[in-house]
Amino acid sequence: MRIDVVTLFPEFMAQSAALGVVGRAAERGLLELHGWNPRDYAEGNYRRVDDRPFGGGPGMVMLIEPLRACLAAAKAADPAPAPVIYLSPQGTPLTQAKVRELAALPRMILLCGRYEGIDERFLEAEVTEEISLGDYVLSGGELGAAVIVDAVTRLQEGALGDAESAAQDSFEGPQGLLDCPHYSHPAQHEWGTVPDVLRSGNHAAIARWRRQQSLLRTALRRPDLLDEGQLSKADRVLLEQARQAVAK
Ligand SMILES: NC(=O)c1ccc(NCc2ccccc2N2CCOCC2)nc1
Repeated sequence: MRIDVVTLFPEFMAQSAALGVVGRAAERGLLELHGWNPRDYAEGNYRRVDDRPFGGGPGMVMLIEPLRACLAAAKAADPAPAPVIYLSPQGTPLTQAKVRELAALPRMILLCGRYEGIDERFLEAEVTEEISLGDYVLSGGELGAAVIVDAVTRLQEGALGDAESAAQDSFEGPQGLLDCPHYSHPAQHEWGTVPDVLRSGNHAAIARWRRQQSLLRTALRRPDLLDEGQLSKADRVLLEQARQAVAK
């Protein structure tokens, strides 16, 4: 997958994509990441990329023309069509379902706003969709872009070894349940003992216990994610059993 990021801080994107799973995926050609800086496309000796807002008010607004030339260069760098995705507090909240949708694309262009945002006429002319990471304010869209790069890269075929399979992640299942608890050595510790079932070697019982923990954890922590009407009979039994055990 190719991702082009339009940002005043391309070095930030390079750094955040150089490590771990994303770094390895890039090395293995599963991800092609390019940064494009609007300042490189700004005219005049001050190379302005922002200016004061009409109507007054604090801060500055990113100008149309440098972004327009920068985006044109990014698009021209590869023949594959690409949606232009703007990270903004006014966007549609990012979900794993949206991540899966984006991960299936051959290419996308991420647009990072700074200052107070971007001239609305540029957004109307060039932006395919706006995505928000959540209801909070950041000083730029770059962290959002880095989140999307990471989340979609994990889903590229071959990006995760078997050991790190994305299938067990939270939100990954059909209903998008939270992940179960995880344990490793030592089995006995002053802070507690690893649940016996995980050391039983009974893989069916282990899978059932993990499913039950995911169901219970989702029901307790994020009931908004759990549509109990969509649960299978088996899942409903597991959840009921876990709730009774907790209620004791
Ligand atoms: N929730 C999110 O996904 C999110 C995304 C970006 C972002 N900031 C960049 C930005 C982008 C667009 C418009 C305004 C702004 N801001 C600039 C700085 O001032 C506040 C508004 N903040 C939060």
